[in-house]
Amino acid sequence: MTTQPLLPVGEALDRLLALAPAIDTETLALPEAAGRWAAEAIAARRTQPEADLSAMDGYAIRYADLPGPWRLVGESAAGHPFAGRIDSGEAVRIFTGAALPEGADTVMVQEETERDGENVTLTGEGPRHRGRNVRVKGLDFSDGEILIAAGERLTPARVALAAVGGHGTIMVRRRIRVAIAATGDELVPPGEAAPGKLPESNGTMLGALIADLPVKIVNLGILPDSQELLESAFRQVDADILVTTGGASVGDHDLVRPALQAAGAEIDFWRIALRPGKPMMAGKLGDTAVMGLPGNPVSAFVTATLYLRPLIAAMSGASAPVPRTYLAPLGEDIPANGGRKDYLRAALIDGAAYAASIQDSSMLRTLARANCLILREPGAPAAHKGDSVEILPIA
Ligand SMILES: Nc1nc2c(c(=O)[nH]1)N[C@H]1C(S)=C(S)[C@@H](COP(=O)(O)OP(=O)(O)OC[C@H]3O[C@@H](n4cnc5c(N)ncnc54)[C@H](O)[C@@H]3O)O[C@H]1N2
Ligand code: MOO
Repeated sequence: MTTQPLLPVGEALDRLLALAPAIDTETLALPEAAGRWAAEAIAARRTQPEADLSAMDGYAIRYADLPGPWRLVGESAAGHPFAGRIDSGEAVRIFTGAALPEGADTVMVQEETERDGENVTLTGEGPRHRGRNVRVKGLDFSDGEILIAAGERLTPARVALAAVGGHGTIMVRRRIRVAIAATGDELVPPGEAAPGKLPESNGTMLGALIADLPVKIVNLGILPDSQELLESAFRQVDADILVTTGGASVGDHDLVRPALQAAGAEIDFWRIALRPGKPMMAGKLGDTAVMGLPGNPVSAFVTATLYLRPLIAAMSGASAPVPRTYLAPLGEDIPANGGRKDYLRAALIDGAAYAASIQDSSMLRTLARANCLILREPGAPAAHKGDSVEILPIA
């Protein structure tokens, strides 16, 4: 039928990312910004800690005064510093996070001391060096330093870092509106099985697969195998990304591509040297990036993992939108690969990767049992137990 060569997997990703529409920014309070990507570099607006602080509950002293004894002259608690300075032979009761009084340079932990009224004596080993149990000013960062680069994901640790760096809001890209449509006359909604009909599962799977990304999902439900009805549904789409599944191949009822074209879409590529996922297509419908994923559930999962998630991340401002892979030893032999890049459903068990024995792209139970994909380059020779292979963890 078609003699067009299949597009290499990496080239397809580059071309897809080039189809991404520009996404506006918004400024959000930190809890709402979590999970987004920083749209600009975030610099510290303060120094942390802002002064030398105690790391322990105990007594602030001068190291040179060891082994004591000391006379207690006051207290320094977090948020309530000691106002004066200490002289030789003097100690200040101090708590974790409290400012070290002027004149002090070391903190003795209270477990190694005894106190009788104003007298403090050392009972244990005592601090082993000057500065012991003190967090010096600027230990974590100084005012003006870049804490988070543009394009870094706002993980829980990074939103906390932004907060302690003096920020209450962060500029991020707005949520990506993703429309998801299943296609196929055989499909019925989950839970509504009927003879000769197949429960629709791709829409549910894709929604779950991108739920951790900053998206607004518009579920277009099940569209029929009718070019006119598909076309009119596509014309009405109001989203940043339109994702379809099914009808992507070469059969008489594979109408997604002609319907997209009839709706005014430009198809940038169709068919990738990928298994599973060969018939994937991508293009542009007005400003909307369009991805036509194959209907086979595992093919839809793999293409969404390799292409849809990175596209959403890139549109959200990620500087590293592509998931990273790892090396693992094979748990058993695998055969030579064919002409497409293969992503084998596999289980990583005790550090070794085991490919499932049947790799049919319809098999959801096999996919559900897998926790990684083994990547195989086109034409890769047979590989043996213990050989190092590239793997991509999957949820
Ligand atoms: N002559 C050829 N036939 C096929 C080729 C080819 O190159 N030449 N490619 C095969 C490959 S590879 C794939 S992948 C499939 C993909 O085809 P489509 O994208 O057109 O998918 P459908 O035919 O619509 O469906 C395939 C399969 O998946 C089931 N399906 C579809 N949608 C859903 C859904 N939302 N939830 C659950 N299951 C779904 C559908 O019932 C079919 O069983 O084409 C090969 N054929
Ligand atoms: O590419 Mo299909 O996705 O092999 O089953």
